[in-house]
Amino acid sequence: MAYTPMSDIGQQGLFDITQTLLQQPDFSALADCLTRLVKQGALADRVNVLLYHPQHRQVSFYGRDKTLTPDQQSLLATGPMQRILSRPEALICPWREFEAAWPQVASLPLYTPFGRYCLLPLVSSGEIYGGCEFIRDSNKGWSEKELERLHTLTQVVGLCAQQIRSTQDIDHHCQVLSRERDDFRILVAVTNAVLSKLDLDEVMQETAREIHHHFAIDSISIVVRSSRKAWLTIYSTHFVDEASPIHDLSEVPEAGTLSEQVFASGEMLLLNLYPQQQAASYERRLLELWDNQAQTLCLMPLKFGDNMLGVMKLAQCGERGFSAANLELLHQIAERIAIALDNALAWQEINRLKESLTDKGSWATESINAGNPDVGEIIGRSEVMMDVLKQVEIVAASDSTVLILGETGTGKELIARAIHNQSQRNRRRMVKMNCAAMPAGLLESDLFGHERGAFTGANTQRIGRFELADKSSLFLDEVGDMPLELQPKLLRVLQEKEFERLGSNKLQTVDVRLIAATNRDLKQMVADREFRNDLYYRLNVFPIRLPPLRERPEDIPLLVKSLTFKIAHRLNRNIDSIPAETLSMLRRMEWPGNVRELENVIERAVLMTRGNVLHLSLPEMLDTPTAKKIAAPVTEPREGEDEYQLIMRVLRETNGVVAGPRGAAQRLGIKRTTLLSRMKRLGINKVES
Ligand SMILES: Nc1ncnc2c1ncn2[C@@H]1O[C@H](COP(=O)(O)OP(=O)(O)OP(=O)(O)O)[C@@H](O)[C@H]1O
Repeated sequence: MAYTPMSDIGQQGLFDITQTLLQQPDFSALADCLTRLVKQGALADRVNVLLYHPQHRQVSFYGRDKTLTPDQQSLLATGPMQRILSRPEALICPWREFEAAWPQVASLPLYTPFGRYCLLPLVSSGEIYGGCEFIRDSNKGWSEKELERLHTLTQVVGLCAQQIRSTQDIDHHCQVLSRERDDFRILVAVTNAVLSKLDLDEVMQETAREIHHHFAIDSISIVVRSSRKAWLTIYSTHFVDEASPIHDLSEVPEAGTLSEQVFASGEMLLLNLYPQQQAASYERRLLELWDNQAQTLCLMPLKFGDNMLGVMKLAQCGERGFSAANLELLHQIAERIAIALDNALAWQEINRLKESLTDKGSWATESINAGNPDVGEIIGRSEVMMDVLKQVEIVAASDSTVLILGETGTGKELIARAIHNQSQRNRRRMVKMNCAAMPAGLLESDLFGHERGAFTGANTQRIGRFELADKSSLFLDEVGDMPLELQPKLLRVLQEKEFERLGSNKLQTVDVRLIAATNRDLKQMVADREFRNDLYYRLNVFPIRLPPLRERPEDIPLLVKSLTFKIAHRLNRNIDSIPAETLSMLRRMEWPGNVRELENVIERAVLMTRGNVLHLSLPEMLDTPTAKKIAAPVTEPREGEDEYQLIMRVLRETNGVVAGPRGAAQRLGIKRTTLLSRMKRLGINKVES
């Protein structure tokens, strides 16, 4: 563009110059343009624009050397600028005077020796905010007219500077606002992810997506302590390919990792990772993923209250994501993730407690044994029972798998509980599972858990009983009813202590002590290929056989007394004595349903009793369902009759009735649920009478 020479400046010329200067987008461009104008008009050889910042007492310099260090900017504020601030008149001097007055300023590389110097103030609303330096290489001074033009030019520059400053202010505010809006957006997105999900894996994937989107960080991981001691679980998302990020779930030993340092210090860690550096396995993976490019890593503690719950690990090639402003925002994100983590962990714990409460409910019985509190309500002083209790004591101290064998109602569950209570694991609740009470299809997910979407209807993730029983004991009742196809998985968890949830290929490691029980002849089942022989041997490490009541009649009076007391108390009755002949009558009976059956008879008697003495008359009892059982003992298989034929015969005899006092389950001496599951297994669903 052709400028009007400054020497012939008239009204039109001033208008053109003003318009040209006003078009300059920033101070550097303004200084360049001004330099060209004054050079053309031979008014000066160099021009600098100075802007004063009172809050920092610094001067920004726009001229030949555009970048100054903060120290140089402060120094510049002590030079001619200071003088003009106190006395807003033109400052004109030769180099000699300039150097003598401000030797340090004169030594700045901006000021090579010159002939003449003129500084004019930039004023707005009566306030000086900078100045224009005009420098002549020659010693020639400025005429009156020339000085007038320099003043006019400085006023125009003042206008332009105002305009640039307000545009820059607006830009700056817009930037601040749009950054605040973006920051707010990501905080809302992360908060939403955190609030809407309880599953840790899902929370992590969603937050990783938001963090990557906002900060362009390449790898985002959350590290938490694993249930395995001294191991870490890492949920990672690597955005190597934008369209399909890699989600990793890994377990690594904690020792020697960077996360270990953050767990210990609770402080953020920011560092560079180079390919030649010795790195822990997670960091090695990062280097591999990005072709051995150096990485910047940022590890932030995830704290909730005083609890260190985990570490957020961010990695990227280069340092662009980790500016001070970004770190501040990432810190706020970490706080939200810590809440999610706390929620997810609490949710897992609640689930565990809920399950164990269910178990507790079914265990709630009155302890009436004044003896060993660990054997609780187990009554029996017969030699055979004392022998059983001795075995319980021996095996409880170990972690061995125990197999409790015995007819229905002999107290297998009580023995299992006594083993658990006397073991090192008794600080946690024993978890219970009846293999016969659950359809085969659901048994697997109940035992091993499942992921969301593992099968139709699996709307949420579920933790299985093996996980719930971690560091505790799992009581598997009716283990003989475990479907053959599930037996290898049970065997594996017993041997390797690991399994996968349904729908997941992530290995779960558990420390569970198994106590199994059955009233079936497992050995025979192995021979009949109904039970895997490897599983049988694995379960049969320490078998305990519970004798039926008919083999220990001496326990009956004690049991009758205790049960009467317990039941009377529960039913709010006051019974304080039992006739001797009642005790001896009960002692003489067979009790095919064992203690459970005796318990039922006593309950009936307590209900019939009016007064303080237990009233139990045989004729009345014979009218009761229990008496029917006594009268008609458990149906035994006929010679050559297999299980299928036996159940079919009994079902026919009971006209297809399964439950209740006249039902087939009662006749067979097994629980209704057990019979139903056996019928299902054998394909019996309809019986013609
Ligand atoms: N020795 C005992 N002392 C006191 N109560 C007992 C004893 N043995 C069993 N019982 C009671 O008898 C009932 C049945 O016991 P339990 O459920 O433990 O038997 P089980 O052998 O596991 O039966 P099933 O094989 O049918 O599951 C329970 O109410 C239990 O409290």
